[in-house]
Amino acid sequence: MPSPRRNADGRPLAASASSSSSPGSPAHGGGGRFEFQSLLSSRAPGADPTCARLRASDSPVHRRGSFPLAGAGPSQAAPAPLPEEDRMDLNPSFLGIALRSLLAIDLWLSKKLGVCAGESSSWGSMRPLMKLLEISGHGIPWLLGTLYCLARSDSWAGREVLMNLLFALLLDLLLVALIKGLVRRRRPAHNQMDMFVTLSVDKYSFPSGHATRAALVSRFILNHLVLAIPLRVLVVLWAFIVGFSRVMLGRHNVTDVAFGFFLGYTQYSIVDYCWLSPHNVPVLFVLWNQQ
Ligand SMILES: CC(C)=CCC/C(C)=C/CC/C(C)=C/CC/C(C)=C/COP(=O)(O)O
Repeated sequence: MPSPRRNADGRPLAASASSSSSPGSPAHGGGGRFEFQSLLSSRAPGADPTCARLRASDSPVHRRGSFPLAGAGPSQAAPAPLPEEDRMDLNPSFLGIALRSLLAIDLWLSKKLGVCAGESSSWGSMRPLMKLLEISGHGIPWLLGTLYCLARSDSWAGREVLMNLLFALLLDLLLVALIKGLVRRRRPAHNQMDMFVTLSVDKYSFPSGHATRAALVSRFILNHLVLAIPLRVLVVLWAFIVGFSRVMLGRHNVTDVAFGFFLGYTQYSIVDYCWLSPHNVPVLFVLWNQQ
């Protein structure tokens, strides 16, 4: 015969936690409802979304008035199907697994590369240089610089190029804001939000607006300015360094920047396709001439 369980003094336990929940005991409460409800009430209201769901009036307990597992005989109705969000996907698609793995690698790599995320980070002393790169790819200097050059330009060819650069920058702001607002991916947890002049959607990180702008502007410059080879190499390098600095600063995950480069590159193709000129939008250039 098994000996009774004893406490620290060696005295037998009158009612242990395990025996108190045996069927028929007060804690079990006929069908287990008492124990189930005491479990629920031991949590702070709203502390756990799972609890919240169990407490809800449409939970199996409330609906049928008894704990669904204990004492459920064949006469009792089968448990109601779980809501969609509670079902476990036992057969995730290959695409789902691939995406989740990519996301995990992305988060891990981005955290590892975020070496300038704070002053106390391993490369924290490089932070001022990274912030300088941040300003070099910010929307405000590019917009103001383009407007200034447009106002000073005295050739038609120059104006046409600058008008299209302005259109490209505005299109970029619009598309990035739209995608950020739709995707709503939070910036990495290690990011310090100390960027200068941001829009409300800039609390989101996908895609990186700096990466789109760097790719767009560098492709624009390479196609419309006659530059010596070393300068062309510098322009491409600048774009890549701006993108990489976003991850080092902890502002973005790697996929935000990678997609940003892709988007910026594609945006240039759109701008090139819709190229504004006195031939297709004469009104724009006539208005400008009248000023
Ligand atoms: C001057 C003209 C013609 C129009 C102004 C349009 C406008 C709303 C400009 C806002 C520029 C601005 C504040 C851009 C935000 C740039 C930024 C902080 C992007 C975030 O980059 P990310 O790489 O961190 O995603």
